[in-house]
Amino acid sequence: MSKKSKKDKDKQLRTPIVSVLGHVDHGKTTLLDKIRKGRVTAKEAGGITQHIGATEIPIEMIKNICKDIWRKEVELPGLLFIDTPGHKAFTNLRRRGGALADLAILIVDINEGFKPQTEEALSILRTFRTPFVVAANKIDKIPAWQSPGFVPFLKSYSMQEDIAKNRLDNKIYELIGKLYEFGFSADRFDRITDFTRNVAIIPISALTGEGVPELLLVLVGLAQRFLEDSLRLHVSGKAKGTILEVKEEKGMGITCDVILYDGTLKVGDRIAIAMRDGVKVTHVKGILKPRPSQEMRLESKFRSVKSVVAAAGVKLIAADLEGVLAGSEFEAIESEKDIEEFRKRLEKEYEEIEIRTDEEGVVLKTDTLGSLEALINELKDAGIKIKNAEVGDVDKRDVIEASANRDELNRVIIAFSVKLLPGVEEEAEKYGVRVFRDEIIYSLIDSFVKWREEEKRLREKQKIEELVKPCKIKLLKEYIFRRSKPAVVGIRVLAGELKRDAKLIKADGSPAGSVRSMQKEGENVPVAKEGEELAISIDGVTIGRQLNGDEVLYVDVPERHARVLEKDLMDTLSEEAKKAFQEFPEIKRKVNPFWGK
Ligand SMILES: Nc1nc2c(ncn2[C@@H]2O[C@H](COP(=O)(O)OP(=O)(O)OP(=O)(O)O)[C@@H](O)[C@H]2O)c(=O)[nH]1
Repeated sequence: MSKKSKKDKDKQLRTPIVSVLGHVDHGKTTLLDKIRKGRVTAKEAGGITQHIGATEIPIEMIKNICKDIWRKEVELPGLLFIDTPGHKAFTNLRRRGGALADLAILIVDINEGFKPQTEEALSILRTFRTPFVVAANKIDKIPAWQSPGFVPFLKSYSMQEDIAKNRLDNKIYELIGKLYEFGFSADRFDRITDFTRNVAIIPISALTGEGVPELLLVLVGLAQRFLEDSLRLHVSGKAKGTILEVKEEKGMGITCDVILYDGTLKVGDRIAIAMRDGVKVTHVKGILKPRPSQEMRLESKFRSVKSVVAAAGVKLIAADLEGVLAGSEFEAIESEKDIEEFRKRLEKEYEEIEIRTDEEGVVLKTDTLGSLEALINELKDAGIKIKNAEVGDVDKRDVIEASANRDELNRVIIAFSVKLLPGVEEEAEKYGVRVFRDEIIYSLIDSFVKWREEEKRLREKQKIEELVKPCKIKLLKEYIFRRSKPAVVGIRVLAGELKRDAKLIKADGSPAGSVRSMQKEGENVPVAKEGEELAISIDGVTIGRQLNGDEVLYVDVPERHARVLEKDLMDTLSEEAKKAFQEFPEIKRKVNPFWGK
């Protein structure tokens, strides 16, 4: 054993931070409640510790929940569950190089399977490289399943009829398949030997508690075995944390709810907080913890402490907290050099994220660095180019930036959990910039992608409509109503469609005027279809001079249009129109030998 790791071994392990992700209604809150309540009363098991924004389940309580299956001792003090479930919390709670959470539970309703937010959660977990387990929830709802109560999954499983077992197995296979599509190799937890290579799926019921013992046991095992080194280093030393929320508290002014993930923080410490445009330095005037619930009758909800050790959720009182954003990082500092290092590190991190942008693309604004990184990843995955990506509310500069795109489909601002500053809407309207705003990543991207597809479709349609397409007509000499100014004559459309204003040419390539109007049965019509007979008026010709009474004429298709037609749109033409189109170059070349070459 090396010297360093021997020294590390003597240090205490800090509490791992666990976050719960999953689709709406798949059971995140119910699971957290179930874990909090435990299997027996809190008193017996040595109760849970309430933190600000988090709940600590001590190892004794976990052992108690897992007592039927607990095998060996662990050093962990417990698990700290982030109380705010969901992606927003996860992406906001971020620290250098990844997510704040050391571990995550991805909860999936086993009966419903993967949903959009499940997929989104998976991409986020992949972005932040967070080890996770899958809790396949609501097994009690599987038809024919008999719930024996708060027991280990394997015990409950062994008591089931074959039909219920088979149903569960099939559902698990479906999950394994889905996870595989996302690049994860997964299996039911009891069939896994190498937890570093395989994602464990633990069937549970957050309602009855079945499987919750194994879920906790696998989490504890993962933390102890695979995170040990990183957890060991963080109990003592420089305090580092993430701001959960900035809140006005009665009698205290502006305070910050924070999660301390590293080191020890003391009252009187100087701290540097990351701001959008630099670093703010202040000092800690007070550290508050919530009072245990039985003490709620006391005047204050909080109790003041002198210091706190990671990992923990606390409320900080400090001077000058205006402008501090949720999701920002902070760090205890001792010297000017520390401040400089903190600043440099933030700048570098920001640059690393921003640098991957394109010359032409949408403008992205988000509320935190974490959500910025997650959205950049999601947009890139969806093949959407990004011109500029920043943390902060949408301002007029963003509108100008978006409007400078050459492609209208990129004149777009994608705004995640941020405000539009005054005047932005008017400015966007003026410059033809669209703003997409949402609080859920997948629906934000979805609405943009749908809009873009629809716009593309409309443009394509318009482009096709604007093209001059091949058409061949024959004058009917028995229906010459007028010889000139304009000539009015009956025709038959031999191929394609004739439109008003179409320029005509003769079979020798010479010009034959243009269609001024078309009439059928006394009514003006804009289009005449193949096979139809009708009367048209033609400007610029005299029948009997430039035109014979039974002449065949073609619509003059411009060279550029002919190219587009030939390349992309031949399948939209009728057989007759195709034939007419094939005759056309020969006719044009009688006048211009290089036509279409
Ligand atoms: N039968 C059964 N119902 C469950 C289970 N877990 C959750 N539910 C129910 O599913 C519904 C949604 O559960 P929640 O815990 O609120 O889900 P959530 O994921 O926190 O939902 P959001 O907070 O809205 O994202 C509630 O009615 C729960 O009672 C379970 O294991 N079995």
